[in-house]
Amino acid sequence: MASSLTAGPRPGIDLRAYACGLVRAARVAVAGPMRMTPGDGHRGGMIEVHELTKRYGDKTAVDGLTFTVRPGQVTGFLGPNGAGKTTTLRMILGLDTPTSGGATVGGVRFADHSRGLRHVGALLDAHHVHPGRSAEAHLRALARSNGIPARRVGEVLEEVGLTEAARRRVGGFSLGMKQRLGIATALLGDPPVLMFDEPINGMDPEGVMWVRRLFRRLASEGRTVFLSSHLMTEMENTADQLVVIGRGRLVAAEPVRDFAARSTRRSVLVRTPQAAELTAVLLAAGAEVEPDGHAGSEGLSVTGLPAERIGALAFDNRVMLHELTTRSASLEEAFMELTADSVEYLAGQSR
Ligand SMILES: Nc1ncnc2c1ncn2[C@@H]1O[C@H](COP(=O)(O)OP(=O)(O)OP(=O)(O)O)[C@@H](O)[C@H]1O
Repeated sequence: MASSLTAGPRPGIDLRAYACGLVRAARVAVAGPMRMTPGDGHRGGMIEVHELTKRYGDKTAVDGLTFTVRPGQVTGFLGPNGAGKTTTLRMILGLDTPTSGGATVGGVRFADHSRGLRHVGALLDAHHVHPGRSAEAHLRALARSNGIPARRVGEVLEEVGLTEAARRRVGGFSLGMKQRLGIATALLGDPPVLMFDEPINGMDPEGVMWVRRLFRRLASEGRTVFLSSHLMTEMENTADQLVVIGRGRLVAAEPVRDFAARSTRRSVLVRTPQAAELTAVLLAAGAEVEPDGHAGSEGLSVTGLPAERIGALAFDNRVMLHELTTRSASLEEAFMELTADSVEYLAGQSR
């Protein structure tokens, strides 16, 4: 593991695209189909982040992060606003220099890939496309300057559903369409590693379904798919693995189901036509009881007592029950709970 990444442009990066502001961080792979054998594919696509740290003055944006992102899976990169996700992605891509630590893609620092653009496609900011250009012209320029065959432009436009809008100026695109164009840009070079920063932002429900299917397919082709979000719900149905950070620090790196299971909060949903009576009994037994809005006027959400004990107390007190269900916290709740101490801004107040 190299200890640091150096700043500045890398060999193989389209400097004109950078200079013109055509892309901020969408580094696309050079032409040719992805070549992945079972052996080198897994090596080629692994993202390894080691003790990665970034300080801006006395502000530590990323704090000793170590994690691995594997090929063949969708990995969600989750954290509240300001947690350090974008900064981390930028350091993996060599766009920012770490204060210490480092990151490699396929065992090599991104900067040291002799043909770096062949390896990683990334979308960091969908707005960074020249508004006066058409989607097609934008992609053509990138394809030309990166030695990618022109036919890829039509292929990726079709892939993201922008064929009809290909000749329209990007300035008139909705955010969802810009996201699609950013995804097309990342796919242009058919890279084995894909990184997206908040790709679902601004997409309508149909777009969200589409992008989920796309990410899953890209992962099933053996690619590494790493996407950031500040919303757990976005990852719940998309990701296999999670890397969760808060205030620049690692909170969890594990399969989605393990993350959900780690949540300590369990509650019991009780439905009873004698809600007031049962509430008094449960409070006296030391439970916490709240009305459960989703279960109507009969619904109570009880924490602090197991379902068996609640059932026994109801029986002893001649309270009729219509439902008694143990519930694990939702993934969103698990996420909120685990990152509660690391949220940078609460109700607009800096902590
Ligand atoms: N260039 C910079 N100079 C100073 N502080 C910065 C800079 N870039 C990021 N930061 C700070 O570093 C922290 C992490 O920011 P970052 O954008 O990486 O978070 P994020 O998890 O991507 O947040 P969001 O979900 O809101 O995009 C924030 O407190 C941010 O204000």
